[in-house]
Amino acid sequence: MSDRILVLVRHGQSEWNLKNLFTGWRDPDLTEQGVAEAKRAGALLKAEGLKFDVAFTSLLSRAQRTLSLVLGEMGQESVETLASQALNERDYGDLSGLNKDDARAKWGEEQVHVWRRSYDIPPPGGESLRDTVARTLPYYNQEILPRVLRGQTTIVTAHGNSLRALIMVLEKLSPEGIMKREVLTGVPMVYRMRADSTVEDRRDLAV
Ligand SMILES: O=C(O)[C@@H](CO)OP(=O)(O)O
Repeated sequence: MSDRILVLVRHGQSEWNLKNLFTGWRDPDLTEQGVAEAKRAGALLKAEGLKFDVAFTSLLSRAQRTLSLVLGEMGQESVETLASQALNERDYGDLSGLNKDDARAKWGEEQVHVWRRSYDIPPPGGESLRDTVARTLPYYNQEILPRVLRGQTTIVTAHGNSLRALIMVLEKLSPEGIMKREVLTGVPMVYRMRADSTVEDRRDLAV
């Protein structure tokens, strides 16, 4: 019986994470710390002895660069890689580029929290988590899951909210459950899947 392994990794710290700006579909690069986080993720995955058959990422630089740093660290640069907009960060709409503290001062703590973490209330002009699930889930079902179920060891490098969308589905979390779930930069989440596509277990790799 072959293993069915799916690894999810959020990109390392970006310039805009550091500056505390809403990012969404904007395309800042990794910081030096972000580069170190991505390399550390690669080292942790290498220590697990994982050998990837396929990699998925978004169209945004911070996720793509994280993937190449992870694979570089593992000596697996030539892994087949597929990039899709379906894995992009949740679109933050009119909030993109604004400072999160300035937004709290303007609209209030509560409203900003609702925009950031509610399931179905979108920020102005942007996507809710539900909207994000609606575009990531078909891609997961059509492109990612079949590879995992065929026994291909798979890595996905993406974003806080596009990964929360996948985690919600994988772990069968309720809208309340996913609200409280934060995804840390550069911490690989290793899922072992059953043949029926449910999750057998998850381990987070951290030092
Ligand atoms: O700015 C963003 O795009 C995201 C991820 O960094 O922020 P938040 O934590 O508000 O979901």
